[in-house]
Amino acid sequence: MALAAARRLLLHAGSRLGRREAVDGARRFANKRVLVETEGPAVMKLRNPPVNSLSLECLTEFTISLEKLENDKSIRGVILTSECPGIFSAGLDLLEMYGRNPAHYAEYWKNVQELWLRLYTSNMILVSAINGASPAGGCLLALCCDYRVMADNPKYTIGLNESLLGIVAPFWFKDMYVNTIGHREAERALQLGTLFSPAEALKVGVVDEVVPEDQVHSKARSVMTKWLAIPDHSRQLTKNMMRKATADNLIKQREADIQNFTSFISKDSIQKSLHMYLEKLKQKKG
Ligand SMILES: CCC/C=C/C(=O)SCCNC(=O)CCNC(=O)[C@H](O)C(C)(C)COP(=O)([O-])OP(=O)([O-])OC[C@H]1O[C@@H](n2cnc3c(N)ncnc32)[C@H](O)[C@@H]1OP(=O)([O-])[O-]
Repeated sequence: MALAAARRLLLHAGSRLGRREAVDGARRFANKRVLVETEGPAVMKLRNPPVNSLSLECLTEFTISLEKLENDKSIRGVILTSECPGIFSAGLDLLEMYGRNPAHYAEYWKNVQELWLRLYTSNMILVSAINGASPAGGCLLALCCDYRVMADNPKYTIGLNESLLGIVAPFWFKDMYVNTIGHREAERALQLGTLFSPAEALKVGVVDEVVPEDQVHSKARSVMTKWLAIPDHSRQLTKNMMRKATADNLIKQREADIQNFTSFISKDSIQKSLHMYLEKLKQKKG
C-alpha cells in the first residue's frame, strides 16, 4: 500500500485509536506496534514481538506516531525505547527483503527512507534508552537520536552489522555512522560488521552513556530534562546546521537510492546470502 494511503488510513484510525486517553492516569496513544506515552517526557515504545523487527507495518506506524508527536507543539522531546525484553530492535525486517518482488522492495525501501529522514531531522529532542540488542536498523534508530543511553548488559550489542549478512549498508547509514564515530572507526566497523558490547560502544562513541540496566529509563529522563532546558529555537537551528547536509544527500537522490536497493536486493547472490543468514538464525534457535 502506498505510504500516503497508509498514512491517511492510520491518521484517520488515529483520530479514534490515537486519541489521547487516560489510562492509569497516563496520557497515551497507541498503534499496534508502537505505544506512545505523552505524560511527562514523551516515550515511544516499540512493541513488535518477538524482536521489534521493522516490518513495513511497523515502519509505517512508527512514522505516523512520530508525525503526530511533531504536530503536537506541547511535545518537545521523545525517549525512544522498546517493550520487547532484551531487544531494542533487530533492525529491518529480513522477511521484507527476502523472497518478495521488486515492487515490494521499492515500497519497503521508500518507507525506510521516510522514517530515517523524519527521525534524523526531527525538531524534537530524541533520546534513546537502548534496553536490548540493537543490530543494523536498530542501531540506525539509535543513531538518529541526539543522545544514546545503553543498558550495561554484555549480552546486548549494537552496530551496523550488514556486511555479516552479505549485504551493504547504504551510503546514508554510512554517513550517519561517520558523523557519529568518525571516518576511521566507521570504515573498520562497517567492513567487519562489528557488533559492539556496551563498553566498546561507549569507547568508540556509538553510545553516549552506559548505565546499569535498571537505570536506563531514569537516566534517559534525566538527560531529557537537561536537553529541555536549552531554548528550542537555538537547539533546533544548531541541530539542523549539523544534520541538514547529510539528510539532503539522500533527499536529492531518493529515487536512485530506491532503484539501487531494489536491484541489489533482488540479485540471486544477495537473496542466497539472506537465505543462509535466516537459516543460521533458525539453527541458533533450535
Ligand atoms: C541494505 C539493507 C540494510 C539492512 C539493514 C538491516 O537492518 S538488516 C537486519 C539485520 N538484523 C540482524 O542481523 C539481527 C538478526 N537477529 C538477531 O541477531 C537476533 O534475532 C537478536 C539478537 C535480535 C535476538 O535474538 P533472540 O535469541 O532473542 O531471538 P531469535 O534470534 O531466536 O529470533 C526470534 C525470531 O525473530 C526472527 N528475526 C530475528 N531478527 C529478525 C529480523 N531482523 N527480521 C526478521 N526476523 C527476524 C528470527 O528469525 C526468529 O524467527 P522464528 O525462528 O521464531 O520464526
